[in-house]
Amino acid sequence: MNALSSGLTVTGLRHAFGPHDVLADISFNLPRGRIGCLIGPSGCGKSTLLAMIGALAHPTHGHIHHDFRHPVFVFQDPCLLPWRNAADNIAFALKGSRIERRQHQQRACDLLRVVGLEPDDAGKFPHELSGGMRQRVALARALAVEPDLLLLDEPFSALDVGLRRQMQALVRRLISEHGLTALLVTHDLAEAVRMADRILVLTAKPARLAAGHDIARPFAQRDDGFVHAEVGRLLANPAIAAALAVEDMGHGEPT
Ligand SMILES: Nc1ncnc2c1ncn2[C@@H]1O[C@H](COP(=O)(O)OP(=O)(O)OP(=O)(O)O)[C@@H](O)[C@H]1O
Repeated sequence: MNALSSGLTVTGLRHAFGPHDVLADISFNLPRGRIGCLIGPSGCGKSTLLAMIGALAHPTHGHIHHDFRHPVFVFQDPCLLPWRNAADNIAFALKGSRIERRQHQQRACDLLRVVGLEPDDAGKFPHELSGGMRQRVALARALAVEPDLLLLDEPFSALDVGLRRQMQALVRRLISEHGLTALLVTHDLAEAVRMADRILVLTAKPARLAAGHDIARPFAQRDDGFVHAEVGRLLANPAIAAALAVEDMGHGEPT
């Protein structure tokens, strides 16, 4: 196995939409089994970069190398089919999988339990579920395809602080239990500190990597005090403060 085959490596990535440069020169790596967080100002190109890593779009220049077989996206909008109940939304994702058709409902119900939903929720339609429950169904649907790379584009940003904390803990647990690698886009430095092994801070468009920062502390030990202190330490770095325009970030309730 060579050095490039043990996770995700992005090298010299540049991209322009027509005459508009979006990504200037992005290089980083994320080892297998780790959680990376991409953070940067609105419109700097985070979603574009994530789409390229998931092969939904192709860069103008540079390379993306990884050895993941099943990347899967989870977006801020859970994108559930409104005419299918929760279990059927997941069963739909199982079509074409190695799981036999007659086992799809059972597998869907198992996955709903994995993400913390009750057996009764399986028959509910998206409009009968709360925002947090819909996002849990979207996560269960993502797990249905047995991914090895989770590409998470602000999946918690529409949720209130309490729900967001629950979902962060759930996603971290799933990543650990299923041996996944994840790249999470967020606007929230506290969320990045809570979730990431490696934080990648992007500048405003055209985005460059302003800083990369590894957090070694185990997730279970990242309490509010640690998160506050680590956010403060990061913002004391002028390159990070400038990239994130700190006057908008605040030091409020960590999420
Ligand atoms: N398909 C496209 N065609 C043209 N321009 C695009 C396209 N997709 C994105 N852009 C532009 O590229 C830039 C980066 O967009 P992108 O959505 O990647 O940013 P972002 O950092 O994820 O933003 P946000 O944090 O607000 O979600 C923006 O100026 C956007 O308007």
